[in-house]
Amino acid sequence: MADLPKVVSDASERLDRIYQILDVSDDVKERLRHPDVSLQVAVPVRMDNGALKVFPGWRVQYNTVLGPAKGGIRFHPNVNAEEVTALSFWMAIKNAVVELPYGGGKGGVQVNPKKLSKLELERLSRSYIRAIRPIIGPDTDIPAPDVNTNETVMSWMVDEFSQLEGRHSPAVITGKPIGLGGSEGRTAATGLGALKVLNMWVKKQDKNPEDMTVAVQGFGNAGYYFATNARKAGYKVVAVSDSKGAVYSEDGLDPDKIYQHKHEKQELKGFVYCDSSVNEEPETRQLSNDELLELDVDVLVLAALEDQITEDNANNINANLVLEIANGPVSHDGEKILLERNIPVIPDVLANTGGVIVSYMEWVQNRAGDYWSAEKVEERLTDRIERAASNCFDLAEEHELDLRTAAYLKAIKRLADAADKRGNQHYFNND
Ligand SMILES: NC(=O)C1=CN([C@@H]2O[C@H](COP(=O)(O)OP(=O)(O)OC[C@H]3O[C@@H](n4cnc5c(N)ncnc54)[C@H](O)[C@@H]3O)[C@@H](O)[C@H]2O)C=CC1
Ligand SMILES: O=C(O)CCC(=O)C(=O)O
Repeated sequence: MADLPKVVSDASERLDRIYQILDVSDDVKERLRHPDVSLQVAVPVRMDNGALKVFPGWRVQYNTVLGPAKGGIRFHPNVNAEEVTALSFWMAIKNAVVELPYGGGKGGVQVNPKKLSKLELERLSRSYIRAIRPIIGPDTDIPAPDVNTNETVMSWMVDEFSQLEGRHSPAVITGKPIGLGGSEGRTAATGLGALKVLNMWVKKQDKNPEDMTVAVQGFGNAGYYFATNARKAGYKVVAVSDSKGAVYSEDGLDPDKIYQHKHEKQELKGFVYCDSSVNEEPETRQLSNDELLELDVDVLVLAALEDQITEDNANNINANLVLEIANGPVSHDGEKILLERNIPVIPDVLANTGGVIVSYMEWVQNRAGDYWSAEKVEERLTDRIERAASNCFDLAEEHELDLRTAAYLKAIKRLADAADKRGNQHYFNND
C-alpha cells in the first residue's frame, strides 16, 4: 500500500479528536484515509511553433460516498499529485460541511498558463478534458474553475466534452459563462460567501464592521469579490496584494479602482491613489507580500495559495482573526501556533464554500433546464452558508474545538452516516 496522503497524516490529530466525540467504525476510518481515484495523465499540446509539448495533469476523486466528485481545475507550475490529492480531500470535507450531494474532486495541470498564447491555452484545456474524459461526467465528477482557470476555459472544456459525447452536456462542468448555461452569481460567489461567514462571526463577537480593518492577500477572483463586497459592508480594506506585491492605505482602499489598475497593467505594483481635492501626497504605499501578512489589522484574509502562514511566520502575524478563502493557506503547524496565540482561524472548508454552493446551483439549473434570478441564487447561497457557519460555531462551542476541527466533525459525521447507510458491501464488494 502506498504511503498515506500528507493531507491525511497532517489531519490525523484532528481526526483522532473527532473520533473521541463521534462513534465511527474502523472500516470508515480506514476508507477515509485514501482517495477513491487518482489519475495522472499526459496532456499533449501542439504549440504555436509546431512543436509538441506534454504537460503532466491529474484528476483525483476523494470519497464519493455522498455523490459525484466535485471540484475545480488548476493550471499552475507547482501543481503535483500531492497538492491535487490534498485539494480533493478538502473538497470532500467542504462539500459535506455545506450539505451538498457531492464527494471531493480536484484536478490540475503543471503549466504556467501565463506563458501560453490564447490558442495554446485552448488546446491545453481541450487536451486535458480528452485525457480525463473516462472519469468525468454529470453523474460522476463535475469540474469547475480554480487558480488560473476561468469561464472561458470552462467553455472550451464543456465544448470538448460535448463533442466527444456527441450531445450538449452543460452539467459536466460548472463556472461556465451565463450564455453557455452558467449561473447568475457564480463569479462573485466565493468572495461573497466568505464575507457572509465573516459577518456571522463578527455579529457573534458583538463587533461592528465599521470599526474593523482588513488586509487581503491575493487579488484574483476570490480576493477581489471579497474585498469589494467587504468595503460595501463597511469594513475598511487597508491592504491588498497579488503575486508581485502589495498596496496599503491607512484610510482604506477602493478595490474597484485597484481592479481597474490591475486590469490595465496586469499587476497591482505601481497603484497609487491620491484624492487631490484633499491631499497632494499619495495616500497609498507599496508593501512587500510579507509585510502585508504581518500588518496589525482586525482581519487577515488569505485568498492566494497554500502554505502562506506556516511555523516559519505564524509568530509574526499580528491580525486578530485569519479568514481562509484560499484552500490550505495556513499549514497544520502554522495553525497550531496561531491558536496558541489566541488568533482564531475561520477555515477554508467553511469560508470558501460559496463557490461550490453556487456551482451546485448551476448543476441543478442545467439538469432542470430552468434558470434562476441573481436574487434567488444569492438568497439560497446565504441560507446554506449561514446555516453551515452557525452549525460549525455551535459545534466548536459545544465540544470546545477550534473552528476547523468543528467543521471536520460535521463533515465526518455526514460521510460516516452515508457510508453506514450504504451498507457493508459499499466498501467491501469482495466480501
Ligand atoms: N475561484 C473560486 O471559485 C474558488 C477559489 N478558491 C481558492 O481561492 C484561492 C484563489 O483562487 P482564485 O481567486 O480563483 O484564483 P486567481 O487565479 O483568480 O487569483 C489568485 C491571486 O493570488 C495572487 N497570488 C499568488 N501568489 C501570491 C502571493 N504569494 N501573495 C499575494 N498574492 C498572490 C495572484 O496574483 C492572483 O491575484 C485558491 O486557493 C483557490 O483554490 C476556493 C474556492 C473557490
Ligand atoms: O465550484 C466548484 O465546483 C469547486 C470550486 C473549488 O475548486 C473549490 O471550492 O476549491
